[in-house]
Amino acid sequence: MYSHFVDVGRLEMICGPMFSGKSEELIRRLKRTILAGMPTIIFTPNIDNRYAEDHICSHDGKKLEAISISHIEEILDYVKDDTTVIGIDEVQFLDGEIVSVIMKLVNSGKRVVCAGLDKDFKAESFGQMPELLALADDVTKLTAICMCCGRPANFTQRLIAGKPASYNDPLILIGASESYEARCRLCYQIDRNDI
Ligand SMILES: Nc1ncnc2c1ncn2[C@@H]1O[C@H](COP(=O)(O)OP(=O)(O)O)[C@@H](O)[C@H]1O
Ligand SMILES: Cc1cn([C@H]2C[C@H](O)[C@@H](COP(=O)(O)O)O2)c(=O)[nH]c1=O
Ligand SMILES: [Zn+2]
Repeated sequence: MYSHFVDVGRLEMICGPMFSGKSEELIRRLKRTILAGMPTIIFTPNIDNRYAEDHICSHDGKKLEAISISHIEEILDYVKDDTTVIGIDEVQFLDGEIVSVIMKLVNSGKRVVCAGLDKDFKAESFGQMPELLALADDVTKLTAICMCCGRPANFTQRLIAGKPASYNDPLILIGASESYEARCRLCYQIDRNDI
């Protein structure tokens, strides 16, 4: 007989550029687990405090209560034996033991749902996202709409005073439409003059 009813852990990754609907999709999945009465706990790195520290928020205002954390290990203090679903937004910002902490939760039977940027403004992979994407049971890769031509957008364009950011700019710059646009491969630009 198959053991279908044993709790098997699972890692779901939601990735894509800025404005592609990662937070909306994370909020949609977690609202459903909450409605189903599954003990659900949601985290957000406290580096991204654009909107509210105690919520995850989408660009068009959808939000859900969350715990703001500085280090990935803090998650283990909050997750209890009866917690079944763990959501993490902006997972690209968490470093250190992120992969081992997430896999520890998954291997103990939890459903972990993470949303994060797969690429940074330089169009390079972001933090430990490649490893999380490789280990995931399910990956949803979303596109936004290119703000220049309307094609599906896979890239995040950083704009400084309206001009493409330089390759040597710092990796982290918290912001939204004042500093970033979704762009397609054709319209994405990076200033490589000072490499
Ligand atoms: N270029 C764009 N393409 C698609 N949606 C956009 C764009 N710019 C703004 N939006 C808005 O952003 C919302 C998605 O926001 P959000 O879930 O926070 O995305 P992400 O977490 O991927 O940055 C969309 O529903 C739409 O209202
Ligand atoms: C591409 C890129 C983005 N960021 C920052 C900008 C925002 O604060 C977040 C992404 O938020 P979203 O929910 O995906 O819209 O990350 C950054 O610091 N560095 C980058 O290269
Ligand atoms: Zn384009």
